[in-house]
Amino acid sequence: MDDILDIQNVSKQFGPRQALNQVSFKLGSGTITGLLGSNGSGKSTLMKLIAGLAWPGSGRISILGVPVGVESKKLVSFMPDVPVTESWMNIGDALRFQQDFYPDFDQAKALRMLDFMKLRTADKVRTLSKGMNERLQLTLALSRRARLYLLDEPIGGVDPVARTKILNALMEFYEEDSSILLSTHLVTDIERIFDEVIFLKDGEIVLHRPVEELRQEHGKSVDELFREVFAEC
Ligand SMILES: Nc1ncnc2c1ncn2[C@@H]1O[C@H](COP(=O)(O)OP(=O)(O)OP(=O)(O)O)[C@@H](O)[C@H]1O
Repeated sequence: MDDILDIQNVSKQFGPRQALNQVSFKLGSGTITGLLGSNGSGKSTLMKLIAGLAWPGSGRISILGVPVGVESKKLVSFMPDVPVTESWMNIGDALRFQQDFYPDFDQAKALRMLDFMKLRTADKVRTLSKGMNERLQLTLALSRRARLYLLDEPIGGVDPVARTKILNALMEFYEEDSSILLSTHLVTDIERIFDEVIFLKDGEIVLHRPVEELRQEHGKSVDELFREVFAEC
């Protein structure tokens, strides 16, 4: 299995605050990995470093052997935890904007995803509900032909029906030669889609295992384990 992502001894500090401490892991292709941690555990910081939007204090990150920089950005599609669209846009504008910005944007896939998500190109971005907006942001991120998708809290704050729809879309439109790293602290609803999970606690990895192994070994769901590990957070 080829490594899509390779992270070696990455640390990041904000003033006195150690946001990430000696983080190392690899992700193979064809995997959906949950990056799980409580508030402030360092999930968004790690995603930004992988996306090349911030720099680590120390350590190395590469995507398919390419060190993070201008070239690696062509391999990575990032859905940040804040919308990438502007309020004046309609959904059609958002698609055109994304296509201008990213040559690998697959317009036909985006239109199929919009249909699945029950969104229309004429819809105004400012009139979308939070759940609808998250469906749009996911459509924009997954419609790039990237090798690594970084999805920062794609189901944060949406109702269970919208969550199911978003997760179904992920499974339906995910390309098997790529990998997804998805951060969340809403473990119950989402654990069914993970192949592997990483628990990040106070900026350190405390567990990185295939989900099936965990279930067999501990006889517990990922959510139950998560609650044990993060009980005091
Ligand atoms: N730009 C910044 N300046 C200063 N401190 C920061 C900055 N970004 C993050 N931090 C700090 O780094 C730590 C990790 O933050 P991060 O946003 O990565 O956590 P998170 O796991 O994504 O949290 P959440 O689940 O609440 O989104 C926190 O203590 C946060 O306050």
